[in-house]
Amino acid sequence: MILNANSVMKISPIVPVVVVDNANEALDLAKVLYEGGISVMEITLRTKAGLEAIEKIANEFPSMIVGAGTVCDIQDYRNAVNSGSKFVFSPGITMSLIQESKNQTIPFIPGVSSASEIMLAKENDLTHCKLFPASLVGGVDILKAFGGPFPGINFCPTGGVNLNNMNDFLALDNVLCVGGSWVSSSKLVKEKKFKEITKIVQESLAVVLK
Ligand SMILES: O=C(O)C(=O)C[C@H](O)[C@H](O)COP(=O)(O)O
Repeated sequence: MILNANSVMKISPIVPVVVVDNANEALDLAKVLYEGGISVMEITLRTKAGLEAIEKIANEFPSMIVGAGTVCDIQDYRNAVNSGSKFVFSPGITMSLIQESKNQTIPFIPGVSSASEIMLAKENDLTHCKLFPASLVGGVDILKAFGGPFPGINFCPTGGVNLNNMNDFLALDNVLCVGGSWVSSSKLVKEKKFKEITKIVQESLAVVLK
């Protein structure tokens, strides 16, 4: 099944952003997140294990909708597709990524942090964006301001989002979900503290808006 950006961003109000060093650990984490109630995850391509982790989860645990993050160029995009990613998140937006997304079937969710970048996304029919790095570029206030000129644009704020501020973002009409590493920190994954991760997931889902 091919999802569009809107359906990806509506799977869960919280999209865990995961940096992994080991594909098997990533598979274990996918199961823990899923059992805790989150069935979407973004695995960043910042580490060598990222693509292998995506492939493993896509093949061995397809209930988890897994996508790639830190997709910065066309090669990353193609590698993500070939590994079985169901979506692509980028910290930014470039013409070459936009062009590539037109040749690919999985949705591209670009990162934006300014009005001009949103306008570039809009010109190319991209109505779903990551706001990155959300807390540094203006957080809730900038999203409220973007709501005026860009009522049709939906955001996934990421970068500096955590349990304490996620609902400030999720309360906004133009926010469908938030992304963040707080639910699955690489430290906890590396130490295999999966019970602790389950606890954080459950605590977060218990209070989350949306
Ligand atoms: O690599 C990407 O594609 C990114 O967009 C960056 C990550 O989403 C943020 O680094 C997560 O931010 P924290 O939750 O503050 O750790």
